[in-house]
Amino acid sequence: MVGAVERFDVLVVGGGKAGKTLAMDLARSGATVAMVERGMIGGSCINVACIPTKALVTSARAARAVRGADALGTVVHGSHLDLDLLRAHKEDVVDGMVAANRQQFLESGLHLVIGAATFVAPRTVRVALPDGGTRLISGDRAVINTGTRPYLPPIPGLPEAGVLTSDDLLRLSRLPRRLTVLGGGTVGVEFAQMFAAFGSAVTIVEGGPRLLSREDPEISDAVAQVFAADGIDVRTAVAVDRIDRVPDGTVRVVTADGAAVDGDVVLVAVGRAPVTRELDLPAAGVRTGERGFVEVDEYLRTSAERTWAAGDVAGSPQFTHASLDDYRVIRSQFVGTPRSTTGRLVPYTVFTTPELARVGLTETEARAAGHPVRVVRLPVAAIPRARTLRQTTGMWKAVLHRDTDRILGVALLGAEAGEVVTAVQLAMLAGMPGTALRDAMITHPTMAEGLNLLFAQLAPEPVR
Ligand SMILES: Cc1cc2nc3c(=O)[nH]c(=O)nc-3n(C[C@H](O)[C@H](O)[C@H](O)COP(=O)(O)OP(=O)(O)OC[C@H]3O[C@@H](n4cnc5c(N)ncnc54)[C@H](O)[C@@H]3O)c2cc1C
Ligand SMILES: NC(=O)c1ccc[n+]([C@@H]2O[C@H](COP(=O)([O-])OP(=O)(O)OC[C@H]3O[C@@H](n4cnc5c(N)ncnc54)[C@H](O)[C@@H]3O)[C@@H](O)[C@H]2O)c1
Repeated sequence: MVGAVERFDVLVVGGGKAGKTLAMDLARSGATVAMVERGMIGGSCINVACIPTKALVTSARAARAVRGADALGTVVHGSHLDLDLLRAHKEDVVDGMVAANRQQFLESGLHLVIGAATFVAPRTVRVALPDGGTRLISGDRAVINTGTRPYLPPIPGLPEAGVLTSDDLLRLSRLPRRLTVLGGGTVGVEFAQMFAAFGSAVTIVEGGPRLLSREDPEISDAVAQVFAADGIDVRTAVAVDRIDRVPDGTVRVVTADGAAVDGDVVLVAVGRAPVTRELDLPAAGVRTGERGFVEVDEYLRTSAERTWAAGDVAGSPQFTHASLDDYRVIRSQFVGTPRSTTGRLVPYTVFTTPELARVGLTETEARAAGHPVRVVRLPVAAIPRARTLRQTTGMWKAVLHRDTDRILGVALLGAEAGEVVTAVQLAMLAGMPGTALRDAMITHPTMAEGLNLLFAQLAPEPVR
């Protein structure tokens, strides 16, 4: 039976990064806030995405470190992978963060409703509760933050072949001897490399011409070289015709040229689809685009009055920090000093080993935008800290405005690149030219010190 409508100042549908942060923030400042969450306390990042994968990347790096330990003077005998311990490590990290989120929800005073929401009217949802009951919840304002799910492409045979998604593979019930990864994007490369480090024989089947297609070709090539050195079979520009499960349990990916890639497990990592279909958004007056993402303007306003969308579902860049920034954009409208998503600098790090960290424009994008471009590059082996770490693989690349030395973007492939990139991002936000990083005194020996070397290639002041 459905009770009366419960009314709140704010209704948040889906507790992803933007939604939960906004809900807690507004609740702390005295608003009545209901957040409806289907079941993942803390959203996908901490449950099935960033956090568990990065916990496993740490394990993969530990495995690599053990293999390379003799070069550092420690000879290790008899190491092996223990899947139970590996899973326990990942679950401990995830459980700790879920518990911390639950506690923060409680302390903030937000009203958490566990159940699946469907719109029945503008800013009003019916919630299907786990016990079979139903609640009707309405907000004076509503925010949709329901995220995405793995996209399954319409490849013949795929539904019957028992392929896995990142959610499935993270459960780690067994280590596949042969893993085929469909898609050489961010999810694909991170999983491929970690499973290769755990001992699986990994093949990547990528439809496009190269791995990590949003990068400059030389960066994709550098990543491909790392993968080749790790023994990963990377096949690019491959069209998949069908996927079959053959009688011995092998999952066979058959490509258009008739070749077969056999695996015990196929991970499908070809992008993500928005969680919108089951929300009945037309009932809320919220329009979606062709691919199902919620249509929003630069203030993340939907087509419905006093209704916003945030994070992946709103078509924002698919990163947790972008979703967090969406929270800031929406909050700014509630406090009367609106900011928009226009012109945001969206950095990201691909957690391969070594990491690939990016901010700003690629060289390809900068040229396409008509900027007069200057490019400087640095082999990571030139950075003293890389030598002491014995992690000399990689290259750094910076794209600058030729006339002003304004930094347009960087791609850093190398150890600790995800940490170093923030220094460049802050310089870009502050409007500092590349020469400022050339001339800044940076701690020696750190990876960040490489910024001195990278930008040293810009013209020095002439000696008079
Ligand atoms: C394997 C993987 C690794 C990743 N690693 C990184 C990384 O290292 N760094 C990074 O920045 N990004 C990473 N990402 C991307 C990042 O996870 C997403 O961009 C981010 O989690 C999106 O958050 P969100 O706020 O859009 O919503 P989500 O965190 O996806 O939350 C949406 C929530 O809505 C709930 N929900 C859905 N439908 C309903 C409904 N009808 N009723 C109630 N609740 C509902 C869901 O249960 C979920 O909790 C990764 C993604 C994947 C798949
Ligand atoms: N470290 C991080 O920040 C991180 C990690 C994982 C995921 N993410 C986010 O999650 C998003 C989704 O990741 P993803 O890897 O699923 O998507 P993606 O868009 O990054 O990559 C998908 C890849 O699959 C390929 N592809 C598409 N159809 C194919 C087909 N039929 N056969 C073979 N290849 C095909 C595409 O060419 C592309 O290279 C990313 O874009 C990223 O924003 C971020």
